[in-house]
Amino acid sequence: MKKIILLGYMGCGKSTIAKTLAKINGQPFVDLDVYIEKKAGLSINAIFEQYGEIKFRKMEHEAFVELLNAPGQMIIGLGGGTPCYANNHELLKRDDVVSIYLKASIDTLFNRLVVNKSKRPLIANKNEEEMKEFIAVHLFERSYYYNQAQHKVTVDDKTVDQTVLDILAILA
Ligand SMILES: Nc1ncnc2c1ncn2[C@@H]1O[C@H](COP(=O)(O)OP(=O)(O)O)[C@@H](O)[C@H]1O
Ligand SMILES: O=C(O)C1=C[C@@H](OP(=O)(O)O)[C@@H](O)[C@H](O)C1
Ligand SMILES: [Mg+2]
Repeated sequence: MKKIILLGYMGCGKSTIAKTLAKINGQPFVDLDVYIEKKAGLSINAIFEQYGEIKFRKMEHEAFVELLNAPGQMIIGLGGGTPCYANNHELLKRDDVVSIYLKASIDTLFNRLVVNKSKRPLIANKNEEEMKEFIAVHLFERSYYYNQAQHKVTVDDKTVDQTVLDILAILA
């Protein structure tokens, strides 16, 4: 069985959807950020603060490769930036994975992130106006990498269960 990889911008629902999908299809689920935090013994915020983003991206790449090379089936929820560094986007095309881009509009992302930014160092210190502008530009810059996924599911105006059903249809 192929490993299932969920990707997309911060707030698109990777962690939430991966957890629910794992409950339904009974497969183990790993959130890449949580895996990195456990390995480092530090929160994502602390890693950014103490080591900086470049070091985080190296740790993220190593962790992603480790999980891909681990035996067995699993659902992996990536971090929002994972496909955009260290040629990680190439790994999304491997034959032994199914990669799915959870595509959300700027409005959806903004509405979810505005109440949920403290654990996300890239946006934690931005006010609402700055955040909207940042998401718009950043999503545009990152879209090239997200579009390397094998599949795409639009998540706007869908419940968690609806998105999970869309993913199950892809996997069927
Ligand atoms: N329909 C939905 N699907 C997924 N997440 C949703 C939905 N509606 C609200 N959310 C919320 O959006 C937030 C961001 O989700 P999260 O899974 O952390 O995203 P990511 O891991 O992609 O950054 C969470 O607080 C989640 O509860
Ligand atoms: O988009 C990014 O560069 C990041 C997204 C975060 O994950 P989520 O997308 O799960 O918030 C986390 O990996 C880190 O804060 C950097
Ligand atoms: Mg997440």
